[in-house]
Amino acid sequence: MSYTNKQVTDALKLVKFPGSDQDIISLDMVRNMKIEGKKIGFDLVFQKSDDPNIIPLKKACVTNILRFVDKDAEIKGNIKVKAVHIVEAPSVLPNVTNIIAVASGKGGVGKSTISSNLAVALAKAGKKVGLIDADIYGPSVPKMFGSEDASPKLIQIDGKDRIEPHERYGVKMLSIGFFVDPAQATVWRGPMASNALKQMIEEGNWGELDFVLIDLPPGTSDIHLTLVQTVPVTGAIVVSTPQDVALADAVKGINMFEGPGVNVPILGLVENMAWFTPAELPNNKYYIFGKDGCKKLAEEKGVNLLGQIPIVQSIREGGDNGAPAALNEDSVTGMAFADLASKLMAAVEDRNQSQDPTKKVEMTR
Ligand SMILES: Nc1ncnc2c1ncn2[C@@H]1O[C@H](COP(=O)(O)OP(=O)(O)OP(=O)(O)O)[C@@H](O)[C@H]1O
Repeated sequence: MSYTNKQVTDALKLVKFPGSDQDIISLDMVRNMKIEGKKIGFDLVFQKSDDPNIIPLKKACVTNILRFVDKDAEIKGNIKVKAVHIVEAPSVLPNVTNIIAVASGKGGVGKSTISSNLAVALAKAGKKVGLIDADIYGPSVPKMFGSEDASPKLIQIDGKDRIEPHERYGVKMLSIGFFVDPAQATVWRGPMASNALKQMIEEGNWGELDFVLIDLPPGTSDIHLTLVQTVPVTGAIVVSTPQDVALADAVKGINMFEGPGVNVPILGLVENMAWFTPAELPNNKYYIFGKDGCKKLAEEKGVNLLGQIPIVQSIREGGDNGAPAALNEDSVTGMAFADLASKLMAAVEDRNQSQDPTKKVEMTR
């Protein structure tokens, strides 16, 4: 026999936060509850790691569970205290209006292709745009912009070293690929990769920008955490193919951004490789990776579908030749990226009007 979630929640509802008439359940301090047989465990989340109420509240939780659920319940040692310390006052990128994370659950779904083309399409729409390639496992932005040989200069501003971003097609960019041999990038794990991202953000001479897009590695990693701890991210875009295995990973990405302690709004999903139309059969659509997978996921999760981009030879060629397809505004693909950019701008505007600015997050345990 196992206790129910309700039994435990009811017992914890009787624990009031000192000095307040609210209980720890209403204050959303109890998370990740796990009940297995007699074993009960959960996270008790505080705003600060030095909150003086940590010990008394932990004790009160144990007492109430033993008293109101079962005196034999195994609760001692199973409450994990966590602290979410939200730091105000963003001091980096003060002149950048919107910081957009571009993420994907699975690798190879076209995240860098979408980031590069979106950056170009936003620039074509008259916006000041920056692009940071933080994809440590495959920094492909330099190749997609034909800028593999660029080596951004170090300049001094007010006595501080600054990295001058490389500029191409109206987009200012920095990539991990500018600083390491792409063939060796995979050895840049953990702290080194996180430091590289921090440096590109904090030391880049970005100036005034309407948007900076940050092309993240696939999956969820320390780099994602570094990002939300370094700057207040306005919102995230999740790129996926319509295939089930890719969608399952996209959900993990959505949950990470929307999760407690991160709270970065999802601006929308982009379905890439949505279908294929052969040149000789222009009216046929072949749904190679399945049909409308992202569209359905967006409906399910209540988030925007920003666009569906088909598999097009010129998109792949543009990536390989260093000239993103979005440069060609009159082509069908150019128009698709222009539409994606305008949907993104609308989603950002909507987000900025309806929600408070994101706060930079510092997580401590
Ligand atoms: N819509 C598309 N049509 C044709 N080719 C595409 C399309 N999207 C991406 N590609 C191609 O698929 C390959 C993978 O794309 P890309 O490098 O953008 O993926 P990614 O998700 O960023 O990968 P990574 O796992 O390295 O982060 C590239 O060769 C790219 O040109």
